[in-house]
Amino acid sequence: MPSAMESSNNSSLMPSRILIVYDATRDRSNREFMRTIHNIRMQGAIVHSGDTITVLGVLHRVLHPMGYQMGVAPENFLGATHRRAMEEEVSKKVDLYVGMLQYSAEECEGDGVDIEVKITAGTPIRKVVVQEVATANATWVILDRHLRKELRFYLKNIHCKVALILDNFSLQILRPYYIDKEMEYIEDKQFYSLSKTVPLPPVSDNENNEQSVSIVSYHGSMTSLEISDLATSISLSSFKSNANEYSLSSQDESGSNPKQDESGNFAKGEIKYYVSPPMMLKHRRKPSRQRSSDVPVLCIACGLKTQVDSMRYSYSELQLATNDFSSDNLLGEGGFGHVYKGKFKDGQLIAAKVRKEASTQGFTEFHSEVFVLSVARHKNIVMLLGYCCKENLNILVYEYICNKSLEWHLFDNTEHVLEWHRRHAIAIGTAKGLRFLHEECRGSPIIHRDTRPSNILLTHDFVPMLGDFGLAKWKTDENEIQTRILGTLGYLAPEYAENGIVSVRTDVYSFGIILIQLISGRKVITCTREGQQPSLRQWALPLIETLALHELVDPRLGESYSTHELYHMARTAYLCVQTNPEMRPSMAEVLRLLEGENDHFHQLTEQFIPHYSK
Ligand SMILES: Nc1ncnc2c1ncn2[C@@H]1O[C@H](COP(=O)(O)OP(=O)(O)OP(=O)(O)O)[C@@H](O)[C@H]1O
Repeated sequence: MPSAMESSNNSSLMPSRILIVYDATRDRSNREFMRTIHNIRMQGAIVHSGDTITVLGVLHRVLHPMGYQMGVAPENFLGATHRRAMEEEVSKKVDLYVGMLQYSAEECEGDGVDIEVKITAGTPIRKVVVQEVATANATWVILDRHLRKELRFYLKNIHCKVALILDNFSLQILRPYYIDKEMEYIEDKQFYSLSKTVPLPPVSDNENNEQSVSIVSYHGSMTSLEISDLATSISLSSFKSNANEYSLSSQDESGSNPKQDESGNFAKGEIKYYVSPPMMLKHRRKPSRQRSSDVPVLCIACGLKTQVDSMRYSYSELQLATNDFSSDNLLGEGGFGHVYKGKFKDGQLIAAKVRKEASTQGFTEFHSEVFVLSVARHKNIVMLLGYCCKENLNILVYEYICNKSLEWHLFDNTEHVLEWHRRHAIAIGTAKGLRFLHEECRGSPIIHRDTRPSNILLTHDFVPMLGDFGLAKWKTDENEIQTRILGTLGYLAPEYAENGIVSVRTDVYSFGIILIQLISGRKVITCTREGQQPSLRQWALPLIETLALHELVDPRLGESYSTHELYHMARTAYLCVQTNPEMRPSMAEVLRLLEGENDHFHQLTEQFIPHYSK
């Protein structure tokens, strides 16, 4: 029966420690660790964000310098050579485990969970385990299958939740609650331990990815020289900063207290333990990454997929992916930087945008932009996968979109005319992306500020993906923002072009211009020998007002368009490009207009008074 302790412990939001306990004298494999930790994560109820998993290996036998195995009973370690042999063996084991746990550490990092390795030399195992569980104040103890012969002892002497790793590395939950009873007294023993946090692969040259080497504990009081020697061989600074020192009185198996004598041998007396409390290991946290093996396909035609992954990339990772930003990989150069195609080791295709103006953009501003964009996840929005900061170089990493831009399909593709049904679907998809940014996404409204055909990328299914958020703004209050005028002529709403006033309605205006382009296949400004033609808007508005839509529509389409859809698109465009921003519909209204919802037409038609009916 669950006890009161269960609920009190479950309701706690404090990070907890999960101990996975192994007999470290046996050989272990990467696969074993990987599968076990994966199963623990999948179990759901055991490990949560902020927790630490400690992989505890209990070493009860080590190799004697003479080549034979010896038990790690204190009496075997009275001489310095013996003791060094044991320390070396423990240290080797720690490094071995750390190496084998790298993959799991990366996986767990996505859940906000750290992995730490602790090897404790001591015997008998069961007493070491019980003592370690108590010291760690663990919430769960997961026992390796080789420890099952002592299950009854563990269940009796450990008060936290207990599970067992089965032969296929799945978990058997033995006790999903705490037991609230007095433990039988088990005397403290003296063990030698060494711990290390499993480091992640380096993520950035400048950013901290501190490796925590945290604990050295020893039986017997060590001289300060010995402690620092031991710590220096690993990391003196982290030893100092992470270790809390506790003095305990302890006894050896015979009930006496060993203490080191002048010759360095152990004698009875005070024992110092250096124990790293759980909270002190919580100093290394990167933005969380999500992983899913079940990611949706982005383009059915070419099977393109995007694995949502790390938010921060190292420069070397991007160098590798883009063949050192080679010119062969250059997708193009926009106003804000060069864009390179790249491929990560796992096959994910990327577009890495190296921003020219990085040096003038503050780190905080860049970061806030990254965070704004990281919440803008929608099927019609190019996904920001991450970023990289190196000195004053800022790089944004987007998913690669496989079938060029709307600009290319509408104006540059001389072989194929973009068909009407595709144009209509692109209008709807883009409107959905903008509606999401303006109204639906977390932290909305986000104002794109540079919506135009070259920033609408397409998949092979002609699904439009709104990209290039270089100018996007997160509108934090209800007021319009006044800002530098950036963006592209021909798409800028008058209030923005003239006074720098940005609101969601400036995006609506740009979208209206795109609608006119989709209908007409014309560029925003056309220069002829005779000079500059009237702007697209100036040309189109009278045609829409007079309902001379056959003159508006792209002649390359011939008769292959839907009059009904053309009418809706033209009407919507007309409303979107109104000079007065108040008169423009919201993106939600735009969608209803495009999809021909009648109610909205009745309300908005009043504003749409064709010239001939005046
Ligand atoms: N995520 C992406 N996937 C595939 N190609 C991309 C991606 N992002 C940009 N590109 C391509 O890289 C090139 C440069 O893009 P970028 O957005 O920098 O330039 P632009 O839109 O032409 O100009 P500006 O930066 O002034 O808006 C374009 O050809 C664009 O289609």
